[in-house]
Amino acid sequence: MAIGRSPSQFAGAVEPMATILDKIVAVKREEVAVARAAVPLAELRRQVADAPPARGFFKGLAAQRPRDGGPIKLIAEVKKASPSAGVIRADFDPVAIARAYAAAGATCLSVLTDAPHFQGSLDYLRAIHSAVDLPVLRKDFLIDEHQVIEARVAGADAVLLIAECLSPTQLADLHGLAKELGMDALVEFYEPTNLAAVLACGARLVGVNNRNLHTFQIDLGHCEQMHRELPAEVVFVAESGIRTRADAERLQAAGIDAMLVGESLMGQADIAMATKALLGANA
Ligand SMILES: O=P(O)(O)OC[C@@H](O)[C@@H](O)c1c[nH]c2ccccc12
Repeated sequence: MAIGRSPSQFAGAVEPMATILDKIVAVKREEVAVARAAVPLAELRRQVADAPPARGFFKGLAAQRPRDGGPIKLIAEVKKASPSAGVIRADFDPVAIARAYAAAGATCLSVLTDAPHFQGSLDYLRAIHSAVDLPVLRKDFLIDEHQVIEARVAGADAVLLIAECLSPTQLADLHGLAKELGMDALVEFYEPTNLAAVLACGARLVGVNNRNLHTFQIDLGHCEQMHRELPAEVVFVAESGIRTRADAERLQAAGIDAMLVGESLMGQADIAMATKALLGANA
């Protein structure tokens, strides 16, 4: 229902201080209630045994880090639409896009599974996981254990946990659950005040969003600044608004391990070629 709205419609006449995140989380609570009624937690737990084994999402990103002279890695995102951009790619074949990313040298994939705001689906994740060998992240707004288990059952190798959507206790619990299920977790934050909770949950893979969720403005300087606050052993992902080879080189020079990129690649006619260009691999 919310697809294709302009950002201004999300600015919120009703709750001026609310961000898009608050609105999305309210919808998630309803989704979780429906999903729990359809498949009870105990039944979902039983289905984990039938899931394809998890691939190492963290492992690929932690190998040959820029600080040791390696290249910056790409987590390439399969995303049809977003609240900030509306529909990014009308002609959307998730498996073909994932194959193009893999052929062009992405290290991992991120698949949007949120339907109301991003036109995503868990079915896309299932299809991509069986068609492509790369590790796959479930990109959604996870607030409940049911969604984390559901991710593993669908084949996800990693889940996104957003500090701004969770209390420190929830963050630690869901992080522990992901590990228990054999998955990795990418723990994202935007607000510097959430850094302590991110470190306290035991995250080894941390992402900083460059997109301000109040204004939708991008500032790559934000992740550079937060990167300096994190211990060197944390594998660090710059998220959002990365468009050019120069952006990638700038992040690599800062010692940032990986970049999560969706929109600027999804909008290109030739996704494989654009991905190679971003990775500096065009011969
Ligand atoms: O499409 P972009 O600007 O390249 O950004 C990708 C990714 O960082 C962005 O989709 C994102 C970052 N954090 C999120 C949380 C939920 C949904 C989406 C996101």
